[in-house]
Amino acid sequence: MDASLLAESKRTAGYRAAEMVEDGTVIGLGTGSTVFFAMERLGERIGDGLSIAGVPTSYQAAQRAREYGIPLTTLDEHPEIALAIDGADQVDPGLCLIKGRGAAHLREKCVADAADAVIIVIDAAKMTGRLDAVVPVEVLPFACGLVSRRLKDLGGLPALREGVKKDGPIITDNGNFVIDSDFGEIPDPVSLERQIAGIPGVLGSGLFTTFSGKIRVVVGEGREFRIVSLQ
Ligand SMILES: O=C(CO)[C@H](O)[C@H](O)COP(=O)(O)O
Repeated sequence: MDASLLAESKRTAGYRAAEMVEDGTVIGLGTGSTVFFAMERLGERIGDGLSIAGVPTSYQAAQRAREYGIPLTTLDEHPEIALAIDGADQVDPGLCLIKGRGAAHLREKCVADAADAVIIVIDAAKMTGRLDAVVPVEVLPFACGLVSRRLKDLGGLPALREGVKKDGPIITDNGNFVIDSDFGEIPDPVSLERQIAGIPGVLGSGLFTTFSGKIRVVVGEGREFRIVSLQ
């Protein structure tokens, strides 16, 4: 997909998701370029009188939300929220996801759990028959070596994510490291998510397999979109 078609596809998905937000609700605000299009449209709708508050999943999401005039709140204030809008890196036919290229997946998983419904916004290239992207794993820095060894035991090829704008490992908004672990094709994402979660020092992986029943995926392709859900 060329860059302008990709951007248009992301905008289509993001804008469509923003239209699905109801007045008077608290929503989760995911992180990533596709969700930021949803925020852009939400900002316009707020200008037209929509009243919402957003729980941001990262400093970057909070920053964007402020730029678009979206009032912010916290998960502590709203441990139950109506809807979360988020992006993903890959989506399989059972609506299991790999997330976390933006290293925000730990907070994103908390917000998805708190939400009654989750809208995932992606471009069409992210739909896949089987998940095979690297799995980001947020880890306690103290346990980085241990977690890497355990990920290898599970068949992964772990690599500490290094900073693009800084030397050394990237530090998440929570003060932790991220290990990207390549498992190739993942035959059983549900089991792999559970096994990774069981490693001491792991705070959260980018595998999202428990939310399928409440997920709707808005898939943008140019100016067209389709909505995929299990119902
Ligand atoms: O999981 C994420 C951040 O942790 C993002 O939602 C995911 O990486 C997709 O980002 P983009 O919409 O920019 O492709």
